[in-house]
Amino acid sequence: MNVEISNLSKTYGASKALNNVSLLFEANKIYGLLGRNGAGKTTLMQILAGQQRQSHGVIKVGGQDPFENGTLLSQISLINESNNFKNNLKIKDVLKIGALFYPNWCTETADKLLADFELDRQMKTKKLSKGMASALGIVIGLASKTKVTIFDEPYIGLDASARYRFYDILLEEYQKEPRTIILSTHLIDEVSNLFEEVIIIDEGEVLLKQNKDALLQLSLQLSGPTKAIDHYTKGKQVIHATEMMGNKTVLLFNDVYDVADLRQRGFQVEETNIQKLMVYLTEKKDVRTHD
Ligand SMILES: Nc1ncnc2c1ncn2[C@@H]1O[C@H](COP(=O)(O)OP(=O)(O)OP(=O)(O)O)[C@@H](O)[C@H]1O
Repeated sequence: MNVEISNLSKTYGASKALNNVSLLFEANKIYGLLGRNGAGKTTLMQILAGQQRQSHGVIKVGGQDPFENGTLLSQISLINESNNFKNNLKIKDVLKIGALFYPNWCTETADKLLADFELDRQMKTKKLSKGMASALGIVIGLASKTKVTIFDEPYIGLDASARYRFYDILLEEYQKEPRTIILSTHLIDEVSNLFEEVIIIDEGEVLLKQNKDALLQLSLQLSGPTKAIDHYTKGKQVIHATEMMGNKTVLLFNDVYDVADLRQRGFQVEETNIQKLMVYLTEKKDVRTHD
């Protein structure tokens, strides 16, 4: 299911959480939605999942507006850190509700994931630890088999091994049954190998939307004698630089690089990663890249 967003804005009183955002999420791809604290990611995901109304602009999920659209909302799930299961229900009751709400609910998947996360279906949800509540949220998000599945930092409280289990399971489920997955995270290094597409939101605006591999090709880390580096990088886009004892390391962006030539010139060349790009690009404001 495609998600098309055109000129979307959201204001809270005088503050603008989203400003004129236009984006296309294509069906059956995994998107990494990244940005600093307060960038507007959660607001965007909530509007996408029909939990909030935009102030301006248009959002179409599979061609329809999700807000107060019950039929469509049974095809969209948003799992976030504040999954609130603090009530008298048992895990098995929560799963029954999921099965009633989501038409594509898969009991087999739910049972398998419960076992993977070592959750006891008889357990009362108010007794769940933070990590267990996150795991239950993940079970619901994946067993719902919704066409659009959104995870807004779903792993709060999950230890490293449970988080890696989540990443493996997510990929396995996606490969078995592709769907549009939007994953927002601050643990970019851990998750970025799952992304096909990367979107960076900065101060309520789309800073960048790119295929992940293409994005990595656009960037390179280069080290060498300061003079030589300064000479080579003249006129190029340097998004980060550090200098120590006559040597400089720079992160270059938005260019095509001849790695063999750079090595021949005596520079040390290293690949970069999505986390560094997110951090340094959101420090600078002169980049707008759209594919
Ligand atoms: N209910 C609200 N009332 C007022 N302002 C809000 C509300 N929700 C969000 N905001 C503001 O909107 C902006 C975007 O917030 P949002 O939660 O969407 O960011 P985020 O990218 O998800 O941040 P984080 O990574 O910290 O979760 C922030 O300035 C925030 O203070």
